[in-house]
Amino acid sequence: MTRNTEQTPAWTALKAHAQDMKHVHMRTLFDEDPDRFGMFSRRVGSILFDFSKNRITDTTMDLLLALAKERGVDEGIAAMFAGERINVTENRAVLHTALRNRSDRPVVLDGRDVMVDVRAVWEKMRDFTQMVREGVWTGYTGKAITDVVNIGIGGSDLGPKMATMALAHYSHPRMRFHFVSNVDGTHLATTLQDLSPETTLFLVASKTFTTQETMTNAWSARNWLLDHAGDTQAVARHFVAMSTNQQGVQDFGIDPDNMFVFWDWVGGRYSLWSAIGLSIALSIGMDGFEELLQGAYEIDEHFRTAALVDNVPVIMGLLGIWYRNFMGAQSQAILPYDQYLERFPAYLQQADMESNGKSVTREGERVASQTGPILWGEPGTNGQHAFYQLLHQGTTLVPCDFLAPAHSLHPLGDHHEKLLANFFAQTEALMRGRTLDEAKAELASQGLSPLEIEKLAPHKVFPGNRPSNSLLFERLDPQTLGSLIALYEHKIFVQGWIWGINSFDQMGVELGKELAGRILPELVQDEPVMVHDSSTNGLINYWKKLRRKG
Ligand SMILES: O=P(O)(O)OC[C@H]1O[C@](O)(CO)[C@@H](O)[C@@H]1O
Repeated sequence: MTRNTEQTPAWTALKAHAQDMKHVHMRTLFDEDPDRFGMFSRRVGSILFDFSKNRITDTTMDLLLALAKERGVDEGIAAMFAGERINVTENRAVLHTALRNRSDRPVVLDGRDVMVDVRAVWEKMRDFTQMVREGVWTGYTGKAITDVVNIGIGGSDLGPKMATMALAHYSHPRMRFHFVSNVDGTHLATTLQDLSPETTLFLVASKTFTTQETMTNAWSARNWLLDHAGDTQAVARHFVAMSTNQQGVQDFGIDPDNMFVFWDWVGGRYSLWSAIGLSIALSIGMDGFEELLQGAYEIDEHFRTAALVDNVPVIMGLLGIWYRNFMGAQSQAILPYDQYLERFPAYLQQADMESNGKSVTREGERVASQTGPILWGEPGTNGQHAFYQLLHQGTTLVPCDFLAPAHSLHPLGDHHEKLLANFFAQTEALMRGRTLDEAKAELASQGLSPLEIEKLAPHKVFPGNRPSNSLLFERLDPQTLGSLIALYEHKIFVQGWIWGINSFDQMGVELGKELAGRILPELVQDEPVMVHDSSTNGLINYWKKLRRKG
């Protein structure tokens, strides 16, 4: 593998090809090739992936696939699944795929099959979730649990929260699920205000068990419980932990029996498959959780074995690179046409931006190309009435991923047909656009005068040629959700590997944490703070004045 992506022949060829493609409109590509959809779509499990509405030709795909080969994507995939320490800065293996390995294949790390430990945790999760769901596990007054509060942040919150919301249709009828992440006391206080300590179960989710926000919320939740229960014995009935830090959990006072372990080879943002997914398993049951794992496993198998040309996460990753590095796109929109996937864009924000928001290569050199895009999005059709104006007529190129189920979980009149009509229409409108002549013809058909037509027509022009992928699946069930998440995880892997960065550390979140740690003691002193720059000093001292005023 050559050292830098930009030095590969494929990269150079793609740069030249991008110049040619700037003058090509997707309309023409569709008009010229009636089988474009057949050529540029793939099926994986129950998911249809249509990437025909991209600014690509056979040549584009050939060059992108050549780039993947030159950058050793095949070898990278094999290295990850084999447990090589590809998280080079932390010297760790990256084995979230082992957490959903539904085969008998061992996954050996340091001479030990990690599947032995993984299966033991599955068993423990099954026993525990069964007891809670059946009301056998009770609170300190003997009542069944009605409310589960997951306390965690980042990967210990976003994944479980997104999945629990996405699969709420399959949730246990007695239990409600809450997620507290923000250290802003409002989050915990407003969550607890409607809950009864007698029937509330707290899940403290933290890989490190040192994260300030999570530990602060967990201690406050513990105090809330003890204010009502009076006796520390109650903690064992109401607190469980999911962590890699046994000592930290013990120091907090959580019964070791109530601890669900995972391992340092599970990255925080890849941890919903581990014990961190306990809230999901409590909500949909362990069978449902295993279906989620199964869906991800099927994508893992596809990713591991499919030829690059048919490999959906590889294609997704390459298309992202095409726009980011050769077409100047800075962001990527995720647009689920499924209300249950409301938090999917927020979840992917961490997955993608914490993984690939890097500017140094694995070898420690400054990258020469752009890396991870800004991810954002909202469910359709809400987004259509908010930011799609910019997608259609703005000056910025935003590649979009559209996701939708064929069947609604709540069939209601013709709602679903209307939802999907919008889904299909948006991808078509983005691709085709509307020419000046078409705009004029339409205005003329509305009876406008030639003068009015001249004035209005430019505003009615849609440039089109705006790329989108469509992911159409049967229905949103645990297995499909597992597959969708895994597709994106592997897309992120492919991009990080090609850019030559380490997608599995997150050192960019450290500096702010360190400075907050230094500032916290300064906030309790009365005297003005002078040790920072004038802005930071000014803000802190102004806040102190406001605090004194009360
Ligand atoms: O699970 P922990 O250790 O509390 O960490 C929470 C989150 O903090 C981060 O380390 C940084 O935001 C994430 O990667 C992680 O998901």
